[in-house]
Amino acid sequence: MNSGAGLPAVIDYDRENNTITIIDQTRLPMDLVLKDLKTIDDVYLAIKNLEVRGAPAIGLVAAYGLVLYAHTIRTDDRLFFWGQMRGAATYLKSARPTAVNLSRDVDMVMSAFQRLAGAPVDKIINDIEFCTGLLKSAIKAAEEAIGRTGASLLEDGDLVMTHCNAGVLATGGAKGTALAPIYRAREEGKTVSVIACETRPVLQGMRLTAFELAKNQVPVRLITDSMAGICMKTEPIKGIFVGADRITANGDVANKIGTYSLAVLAQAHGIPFYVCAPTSTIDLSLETGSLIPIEERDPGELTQLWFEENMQVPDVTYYNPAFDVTPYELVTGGIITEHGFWKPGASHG
Ligand SMILES: CSC[C@H]1O[C@H](OP(=O)(O)O)[C@H](O)[C@@H]1O
Repeated sequence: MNSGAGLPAVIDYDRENNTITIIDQTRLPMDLVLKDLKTIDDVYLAIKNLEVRGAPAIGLVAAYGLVLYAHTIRTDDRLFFWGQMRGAATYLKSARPTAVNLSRDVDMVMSAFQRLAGAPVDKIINDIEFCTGLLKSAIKAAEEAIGRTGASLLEDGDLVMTHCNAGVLATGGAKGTALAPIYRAREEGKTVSVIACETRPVLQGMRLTAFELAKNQVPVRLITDSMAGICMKTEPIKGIFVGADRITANGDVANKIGTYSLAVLAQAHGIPFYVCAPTSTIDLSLETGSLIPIEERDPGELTQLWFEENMQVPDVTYYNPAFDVTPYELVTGGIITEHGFWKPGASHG
């Protein structure tokens, strides 16, 4: 099955073989590899290791993971079944803490179980499989709506910037969230070009967004994260579009590291900063962003380069200025020289 964005389905569940198939995103952009997940451990590790990633996508794959696991529990003893399922739900939720979709989608499937407590085990499984399938439909419906709203902000020929990957690869749907406006704009006959920030250290922008957009014939230029400022200063950027992993009651947004820096730069340059996310990413149980659990990942991601070989992708343009210019008004107190602070207009001897 295709995702609708020139890619195979990012996540697919085969009931007959009780297998989840994902695109292994750690292999992109070098290789498009489909990977089968056959056990609850496979699902946990796929989420933990970013083989599947993106807030809606990890929620969806975990929900399918519970269906897959439920089929492996050979029992008619509902109490035993429940105990095993609760353990699986807790296990999957522990894979990554920040994206609220993971815990929310797992809890949604478990609450479907609760409603069916008195039913035979195989009926329970059929019904949670059905409601998990609804999850994918809900993601696609949200993407379409987000795309329409976002595209209404865009005109033909606009240039936008994005960070990390909040496209199809991040949702398991058909348009993604932050990229949905760009895909929708194209459906409306408006060509929007994209500047994609590489997004160190895991490089979702370089490896996934540039790849996904180029595969969909969307003009995309890759930059390093440190180039975002000079691009905002010198390019006619209409807006910055990012996704979200968790949004709290006061509107604070947790998203990929570097998003906050872009927001500060965008404000400094008077560029609109748009966050695109389904309401399932809004967590009203947390008052402010300071309460969001922030995932700490292996420092090896900082020091271990993802690939030795070149990750250049056809149809992506690259911008690689070696320097940028900081205006004096942002420099504190003047230039510290061997003669103390030097300020413009003063002699420097
Ligand atoms: C619509 S996906 C939201 C969000 O998830 C990504 O994080 P990760 O690649 O670590 O799963 C990124 O923050 C996206 O913006």
